[in-house]
Amino acid sequence: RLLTNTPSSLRRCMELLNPVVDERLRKEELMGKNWPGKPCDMISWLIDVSSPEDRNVRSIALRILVLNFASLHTSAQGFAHALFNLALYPQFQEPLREEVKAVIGQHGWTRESMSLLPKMDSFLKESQRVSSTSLLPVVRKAMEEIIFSDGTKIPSGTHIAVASGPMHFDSRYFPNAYEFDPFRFCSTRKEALTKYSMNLSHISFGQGKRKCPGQFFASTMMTTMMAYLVLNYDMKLENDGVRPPDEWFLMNCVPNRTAEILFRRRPTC
Ligand code: HEM
Repeated sequence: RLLTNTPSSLRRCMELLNPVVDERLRKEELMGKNWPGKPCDMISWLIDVSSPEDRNVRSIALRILVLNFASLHTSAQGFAHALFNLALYPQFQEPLREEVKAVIGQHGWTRESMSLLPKMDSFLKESQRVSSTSLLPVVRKAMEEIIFSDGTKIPSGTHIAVASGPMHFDSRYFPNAYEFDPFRFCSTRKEALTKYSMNLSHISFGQGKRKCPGQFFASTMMTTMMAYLVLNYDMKLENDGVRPPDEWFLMNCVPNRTAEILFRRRPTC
């Protein structure tokens, strides 16, 4: 089940996308590039940046599938890890709930609101730090010889990887690195943002030029789902205080797929 059949996935994706892409290309031909009512979404963006030979459903479908690959298991696994961590430390549910209640009460459920939750933001980052979905989030191949300032030589053609574990659990970068400190990234929103985006040692989304372009989408999505859950449920693990063991697939740390989390509906607030 882990290895899907690429050709049939592509065929299925093309079947689904064909009418949409066809219609958009037709409208563009009739009314020009910025036709009235043109949706502002990934499909339009991909069509816009395509060269003439790539303006077809196969090319668009291939790129949508690559994006699905980059975005789905990463977000799903990151969220499941966070949920296990929240159920493991139920004492942090109330402070998160208070924060969400205050912001939603004032601003409602908007995307803007989701960026006004420094505790939630910090909690999710801390969860990513201790439960990275990939041990080697940044992998590169040297296309030419590289010599670092200390003389370390990377021969052309060598594959190198940056390992998240040794950095995420190094107390020089994260004080008391082995402690789950959910609010370590959130003194103030501004400081939290700077600390996080400037902290080169937190590499769950990569770093530098190729850093994950979906990070803000992923963070907003995970924040929204977690905000909804803390507001509406109390959560705990099947066995109090025992985090279900992770499963490893190559360098990927997959949250346990059979463990259960107990949810108790909270009175409507
Ligand atoms: C929690 C969720 C996510 C995590 C942990 C994550 C992590 C990463 C990492 C580590 C990289 C490689 C960075 C590098 O090589 O330096 C990456 C690349 C990428 N991610 Fe994400 N990602 C997440 C969600 C998403 C989402 C939601 C999308 C799209 C909507 C996305 C799209 C991409 C793309 C297109 C790349 C390749 C960028 C490039 O090579 O220039 N990711 N991601």
